[in-house]
Amino acid sequence: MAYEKELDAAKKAASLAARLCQKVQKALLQSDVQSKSDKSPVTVADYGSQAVVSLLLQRELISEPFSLVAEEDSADLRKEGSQDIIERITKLVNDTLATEDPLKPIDSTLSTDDILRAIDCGTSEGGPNGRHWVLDPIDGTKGFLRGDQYAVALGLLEEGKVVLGVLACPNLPLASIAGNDNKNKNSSSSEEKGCLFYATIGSGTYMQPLDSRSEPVKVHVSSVENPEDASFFESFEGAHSLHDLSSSIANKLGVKAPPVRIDSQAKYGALSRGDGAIYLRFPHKGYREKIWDHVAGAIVVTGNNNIINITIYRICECECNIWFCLWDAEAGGIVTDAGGKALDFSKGKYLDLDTGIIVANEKIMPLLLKAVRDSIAEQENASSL
Ligand SMILES: Nc1ncnc2c1ncn2[C@@H]1O[C@H](COP(=O)(O)O)[C@@H](OP(=O)(O)O)[C@H]1O
Ligand SMILES: [Mg+2]
Ligand SMILES: [Mg+2]
Ligand SMILES: [Mg+2]
Repeated sequence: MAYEKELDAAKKAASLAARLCQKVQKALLQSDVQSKSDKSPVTVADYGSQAVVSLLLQRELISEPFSLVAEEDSADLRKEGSQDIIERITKLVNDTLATEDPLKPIDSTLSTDDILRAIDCGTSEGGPNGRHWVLDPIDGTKGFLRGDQYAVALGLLEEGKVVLGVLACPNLPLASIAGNDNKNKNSSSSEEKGCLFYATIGSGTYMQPLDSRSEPVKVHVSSVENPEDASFFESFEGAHSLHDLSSSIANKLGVKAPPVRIDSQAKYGALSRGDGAIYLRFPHKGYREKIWDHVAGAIVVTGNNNIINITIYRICECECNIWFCLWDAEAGGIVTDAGGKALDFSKGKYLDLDTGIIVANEKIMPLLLKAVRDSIAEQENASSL
């Protein structure tokens, strides 16, 4: 299998980083004294997770050049007054790495400088040439703080295309979340939780328990053809996506189920196993999407059809405005911007998008594109009045 060595390293790195995050989230939720506005737990977990992934990938893929585009950098940690927080991160990273293989003797304890350097390995700019790892050490920081969904999201770009993705979702139930109410989807409950999703180009998407207690299973997106039977996912945070616009699109499609609002790229993971059929993400004007918020999720949900070329033909210029879409896709989901264009991860840290990001299976996508176009046009007309 292509990228086998890289996938093993990525799964190990994301799982270990997730273990670090789980430890911090548990302490955070148990602490009565933690004030809601205190962001330090998430800060410690964010940096700690980034350091673990950076160190693990470099150690496991020692003979390869290493480039990492990651969300965090150490600038704030190097400011005066941050010594205490760096020491907390360093201890957490050392403790986490020591759990990797309890029988293996620990070579040496990492210093605060080692940790800062590991974090700063993530300052690559990415781009269209060569290989770049892409990391969101905690995606869904707001969910993490609430005790809800979050993900460690790690992907690999080769010549600007996503070739591998791993999503560790510590709070996502192993069983489908379809049909539960929104509260259950986001909050902790007693059911078994912790999913690791992964995909490499041409090999499909798999899911296994985060603690590896059972074998991976191949997953598929929903095969629902009638949008009336589909349910759609969107951000929990209204500030991250226009819920009104999603609701207008869902109405046009005839979707009956209420929106499923969850944090982070756990949405892509849940969609990849068919828990829902549509993902709608429409940031407020001016927001620029970052590649680490979508690289891993995009390949996980597209599975074995990562190379998607979509041609949209307008076959009728009259009022009925029928569009015909043709994609070069085998199976799995389709991820595009609001105009139907495949996401381009080759432009550096940012995605250059038309309005938003949408995901659906190939049966629903043509209808979805039309509903998106019509809803956006209506919204523009209303605001110009
Ligand atoms: N105003 C905004 N609009 C859209 N996305 C935003 C946003 N502010 C932050 N985000 C991004 O939304 C991500 C979370 O996605 P979701 O809404 O699906 O949970 C955040 O990732 P981080 O939590 O890693 O910072 C952040 O990058
Ligand atoms: Mg993120
Ligand atoms: Mg993040
Ligand atoms: Mg962030």
